[in-house]
Amino acid sequence: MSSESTDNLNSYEKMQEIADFILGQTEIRPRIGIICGSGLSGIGDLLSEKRTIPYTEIPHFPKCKVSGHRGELSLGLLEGVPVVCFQGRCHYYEGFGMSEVVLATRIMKLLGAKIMIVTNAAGGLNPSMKVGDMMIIKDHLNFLGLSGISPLRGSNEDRLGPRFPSLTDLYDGGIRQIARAVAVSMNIQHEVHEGILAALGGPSYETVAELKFLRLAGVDAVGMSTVHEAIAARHCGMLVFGCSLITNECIVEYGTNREPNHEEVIEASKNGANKFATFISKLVSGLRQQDTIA
Ligand SMILES: O=P(O)(O)O[C@@H]1C[C@H](O)[C@@H](CO)O1
Ligand code: HPA
Repeated sequence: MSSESTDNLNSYEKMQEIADFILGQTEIRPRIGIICGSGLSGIGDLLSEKRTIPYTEIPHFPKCKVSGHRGELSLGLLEGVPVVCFQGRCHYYEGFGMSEVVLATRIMKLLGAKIMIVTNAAGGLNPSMKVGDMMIIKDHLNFLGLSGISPLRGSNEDRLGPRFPSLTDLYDGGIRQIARAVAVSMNIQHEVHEGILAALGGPSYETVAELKFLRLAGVDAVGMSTVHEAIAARHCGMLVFGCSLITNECIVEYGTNREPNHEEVIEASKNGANKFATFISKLVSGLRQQDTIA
């Protein structure tokens, strides 16, 4: 299996080689890095002065294969701000090692990004959330991390960040405030929630008992990605904004004859993609106006 983990991308020199290759393809010097979740690659279509590079052309870059992920990155201007947009991510459940899962995050740092915007498709567990709503991530519960599966496991690369980083206020409060204001300006504040994302290993969806447990623990939405990238971004000193598109309602009762599936996730993200992309681009505009990316 070509996507099987080699987990050998912890080498700073290899990451620098990748970053140098990308910088050699464009004049754009990104201040913000964006990771697009399932079905959300359309954010990259909003870029002007765009240069797109398929992951297959980038040395050492892992090739993700999940449907809904394009497998390319685009550099360009979003609302006049230089950004790099990763249209496709590698998931741990695909067999990638953590150094591959967070490679895009570390590369955006080496490209010069100060802020990471990380997005995903997620199941809505809080009953107030409907399919098509968004959730600004306030904090996370990382079930892999709690058991020691971390992108920071292994010898620490001091050129990236410290051995023992704090994750307090991981999802930047100032950026969340700007995002809430954007929701009001778009008159979608009733569809934009703020809450706790639980990260599970996947690729199976959750059992009813697991979901009941997670709800008792204060979880609002569930996903299979994002938190590892957020940890790696904090480790290397970037500010983090996370946002989920709610693509399915979690099934919390037995015998309903309903069950989650990836086709439903992709369909819902297709339907919500335009609004989601507009929300993210207005957020980038807000960050520029507040000089957060200076
Ligand atoms: O890449 P994300 O986290 O958006 O993708 C979600 C999680 C699984 O890959 C898939 C489940 O339907 O969508
Ligand atoms: N559970 C976990 N991950 C997901 C879901 C879900 O219901 N929907 C999209 N990603």
